[in-house]
Amino acid sequence: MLTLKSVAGGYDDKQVIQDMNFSVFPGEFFGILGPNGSGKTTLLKLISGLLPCSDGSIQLDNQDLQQFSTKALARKMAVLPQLTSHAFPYTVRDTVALGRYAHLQGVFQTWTAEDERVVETVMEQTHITGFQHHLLQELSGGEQQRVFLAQALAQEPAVLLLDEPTNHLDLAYQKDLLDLLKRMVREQHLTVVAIFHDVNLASLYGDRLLLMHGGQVKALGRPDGVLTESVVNDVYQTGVKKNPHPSMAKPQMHLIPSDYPSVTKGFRLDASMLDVQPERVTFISPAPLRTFASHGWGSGIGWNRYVVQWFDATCSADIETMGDYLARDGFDPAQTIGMVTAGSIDNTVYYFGENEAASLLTVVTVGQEGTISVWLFINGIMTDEAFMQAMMTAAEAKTQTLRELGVTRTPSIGPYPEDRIVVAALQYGPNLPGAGMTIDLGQLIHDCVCKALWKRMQSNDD
Ligand SMILES: Nc1ncnc2c1ncn2[C@@H]1O[C@H](COP(=O)(O)OP(=O)(O)OP(=O)(O)O)[C@@H](O)[C@H]1O
Repeated sequence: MLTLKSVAGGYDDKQVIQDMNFSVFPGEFFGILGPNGSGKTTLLKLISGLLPCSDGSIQLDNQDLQQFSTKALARKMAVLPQLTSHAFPYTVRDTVALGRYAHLQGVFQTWTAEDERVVETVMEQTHITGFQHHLLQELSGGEQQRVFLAQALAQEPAVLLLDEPTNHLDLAYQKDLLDLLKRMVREQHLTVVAIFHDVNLASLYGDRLLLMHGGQVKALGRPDGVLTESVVNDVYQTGVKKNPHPSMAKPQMHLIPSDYPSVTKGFRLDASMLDVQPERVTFISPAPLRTFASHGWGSGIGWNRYVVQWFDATCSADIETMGDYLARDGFDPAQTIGMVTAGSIDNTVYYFGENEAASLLTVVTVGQEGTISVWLFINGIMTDEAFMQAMMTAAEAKTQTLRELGVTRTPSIGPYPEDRIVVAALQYGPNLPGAGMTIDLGQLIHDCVCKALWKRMQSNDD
C-alpha cells in the first residue's frame, strides 16, 4: 500500500504540494486529475522519490520511501514519465530490456531466460514486437509511448506511476493501453497511479480519482462523487454538463462551448415543416432537434433533423428494411427517425397548440392495423425529465381519448406494442423543466394529443 501523510514538497524556490493525505491500495487504479499547474507531475515526482518531501512522509508497504535503495525501489515501483522529444540511439528491444536492470542477478549482472521471457511478454502486450529492431527515433510519438510503457512493465513493478499515459496515442491505442492496465490491476493486483487530462477517460478507468487544485486535494473518491458539475466547473473554470455513460455506471463530462451560436435561434417548429405525401409523412427541421423516440430507426435519445413515416401495406417494418427506405428517399440515416406502417395519407392529422409556457406541433398517424404514432415538436429547452414526462403524458392522453371514443383495438385498448411516440425539442426558447399533467407544458401536450386524435377519429366517421 502507498500512503502519503501530510506531504508537502516542490522545488527550491517553490512549494507546490501542500498537506497531501491519502492511501492507494494494492490492485487499485488511482487517477489524478487537475488543471494545468495544479501540481500533478510534482506529486508524482514526490511519490516516485524523484523529489524529496519537505514535510510529511510517503510509505510503500509500511516502509519510508527514503529507506529503499534505488534498485530495491525499482523492483517495487516503475514510472512512465511524460514523453519528451528526446530520443535515444537505442533499438526498441534494447530500450525495453533496460527495464530489467533492477532484476539482473550477480556480480556480472547476468541476463537470464526469465529476463528474456518478460521482455518478449511486455513487447507483445504493448504491440511493439513488430518493430523491436527499429531505432527509437524512427518511431512516432504514440509508438515511443508504448515502448516506454513496455520498459516500465518489464520492471514487473507492484506500483506503476504514469504521467499522462495516453498522450500521443490514437483512440484505439488509448483504449488498448488502459484496458491492458486495467487487466493487470485486476489479474495481477498491479497498483496504478495515473495522471489524466481527459476527465472522461479518468472516470471510465479510475477506481478512485484525486482532483487537485492549487497543490491540494479538491476532491477524492469514486468518479461519480468527484466529478460533479459544480466541482469541475469550479476547478477548471469552464462550463460542463454531466451525463451518464450509455453502458457503464460512470459519469461523463461534456464541454459546453460558450460562444456556440444556437442554429435553432429564430425559427419555430410548426406545420410549415411538415410534408404530407400519399406514401409518406415527413417533418423536416432546418437544424437537428433533440429527440426521444420509443421505436424504430433512430429510437432512444439523439439529435435528428427528420422524422419520417412511410405508409406501405406490404412492409414488415423491421429495422433492417428501414435502411432501404432511408437510402431510397435520400434521408441521412444519422439524422432520421424512421418508421413504416400500413396505411395512407388519410390517416395523418396534425394540430398546433400554444399556451403561456410553450408551443408545439402534434402529428398523429393511425395505421391500417390500428397502430398509432404520436409526434410532438416542442418549441423550448427540455430537460431529460421533461422528455420522459412528455412521453408519459402523451401516452396517457392517447389512452384516455381512445377510451372516451370507445375505440377497441387488438390486442386491447391501452398499451399497444406497435404504437410509437416521438418527442422532439428545439432546445432554444423557454426553459421547460417538466411536462407532467400538472404543469403548463403537460397540459398543452395532453390537450393537443386529445384534439389531434379526436380530429382523426371524427374524419373516420365522415
Ligand atoms: N522544475 C521546476 N522548478 C520550479 N517550478 C516548477 C518546476 N516544475 C514545475 N514547476 C511549477 O510547479 C507548478 C506545478 O507544476 P506541475 O508540472 O506539477 O503541474 P501539473 O498539474 O502537472 O501541470 P500540467 O497539467 O500542465 O502538466 C507549476 O506552477 C510549475 O510552474
